[in-house]
Amino acid sequence: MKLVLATSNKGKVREIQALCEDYEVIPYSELIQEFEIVEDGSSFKENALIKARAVYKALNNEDVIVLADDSGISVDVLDGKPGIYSARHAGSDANDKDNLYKLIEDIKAENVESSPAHYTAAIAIVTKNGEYSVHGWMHGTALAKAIGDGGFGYDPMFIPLGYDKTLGELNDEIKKKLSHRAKALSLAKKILQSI
Ligand SMILES: O=c1nc[nH]c2c1ncn2[C@H]1C[C@H](O)[C@@H](COP(=O)(O)OP(=O)(O)OP(=O)(O)O)O1
Ligand SMILES: [Mg+2]
Repeated sequence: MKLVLATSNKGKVREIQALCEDYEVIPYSELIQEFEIVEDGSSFKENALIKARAVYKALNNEDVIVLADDSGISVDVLDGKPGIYSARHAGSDANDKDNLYKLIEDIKAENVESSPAHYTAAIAIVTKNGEYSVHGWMHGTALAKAIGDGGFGYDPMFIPLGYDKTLGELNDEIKKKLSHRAKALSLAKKILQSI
């Protein structure tokens, strides 16, 4: 089965391809010109659906199956921020490093070295026969420092529950077993098997 990913994030593409070995997973940019999708929903689920619908419509081929991921990190000491705004935490043009170091500064400003935190992923699937959405979570600790350069995004500051190293230091196989994205995708695969 061919799945078209409605994402411009290369880290997500890499992880979703590694988690969906039985599928042919291609980013939509291999089929059409990338375009800006305004993520103005009020939840991870709404934003995942917005992205999947936008790409489904732009592809103009009713037989495609489009999958989108909307995700982010929520830090307890920051009352759950940045949450759905994780990609724009350091501003609308921010890159991963800007966002990472802004979040580190925000945690430091609370006069703590770390805080409980979790990642959320909403996966949306859009097909000619309907729309579906599922979620997954990964709990752990957000540190006020970055260690390692594995993963992407906020991974160098995140220690998953039960470990003592960040996702920047741990190998990809561990994240593949534990991640919010892996958990949501395992539910998404059940939906894909039934459509
Ligand atoms: O496993 C993860 N490891 C580290 N960081 C992560 C992860 N999962 C989400 N994140 C961060 C990256 C970005 O700051 C935001 C997602 O924002 P989000 O809008 O869903 O993705 P995006 O704009 O990078 O790509 P796109 O919208 O094209 O899928 O959360
Ligand atoms: Mg985005």
